[in-house]
Amino acid sequence: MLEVICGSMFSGKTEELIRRLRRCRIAGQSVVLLKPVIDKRSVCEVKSHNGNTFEAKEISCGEDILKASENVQVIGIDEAQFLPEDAIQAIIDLSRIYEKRVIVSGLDMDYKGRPFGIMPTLLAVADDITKLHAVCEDCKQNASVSYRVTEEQEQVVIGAKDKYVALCWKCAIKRDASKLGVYSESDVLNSGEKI
Ligand SMILES: Nc1ncnc2c1ncn2[C@@H]1O[C@H](COP(=O)(O)OP(=O)(O)O)[C@@H](O)[C@H]1O
Ligand SMILES: Cc1cn([C@H]2C[C@H](O)[C@@H](COP(=O)(O)O)O2)c(=O)[nH]c1=O
Ligand SMILES: [Zn+2]
Repeated sequence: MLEVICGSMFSGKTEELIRRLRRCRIAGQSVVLLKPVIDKRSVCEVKSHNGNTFEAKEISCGEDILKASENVQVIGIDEAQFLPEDAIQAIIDLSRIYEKRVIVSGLDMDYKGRPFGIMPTLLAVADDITKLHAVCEDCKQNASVSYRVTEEQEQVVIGAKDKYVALCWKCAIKRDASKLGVYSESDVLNSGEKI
């Protein structure tokens, strides 16, 4: 069984992942939580934005995932958008061949609103999908965008409130449509008329 939890930053993905893993523990199942080595914000644990923690092992490829999942019934994976392509097959094998429960959490979109890393593929092959929303910092409606407040252009920039705010599409476009990837260049140039 492959479950995917997706959404913007601050939407509660990590909290939801930890909640599901804790329930498994209560049910007496063996559990492991894995996270990509790229995210150095917390070592040997996953930490949600509201301070919830769960012990975790660091992984960097599909082989690491398979190794860390031996003799475990339930595998949680956080920040899956940072994993390499070979993680896809490992995750599919764990859920379909080894018949384990795999719960993956990650950003569906990057700061420009583009599908992020292996997440679109995992969403396509998942048995169950949960899409969560944060609260838009500007209008307080549901937020889908992890809007980057710095000028950095790389797709991967580790950070939290220092670099990102959760916004709905309308408020993100209002702040600066040129930061988003959903418009063609000419649309961006004329975005003042659109808003
Ligand atoms: N704009 C926001 N919308 C919702 N929750 C927020 C927001 N900003 C901060 N938070 C906090 O973030 C928590 C969710 O954190 P977390 O599970 O780590 O999210 P994610 O993994 O999706 O980034 C919320 O319970 C809340 O305390
Ligand atoms: C949008 C976006 C985010 N990131 C980074 C920023 C954080 O380190 C993680 C997301 O963590 P969360 O638990 O989902 O809050 O991803 C990035 O590198 N690039 C982006 O475009
Ligand atoms: Zn808004």
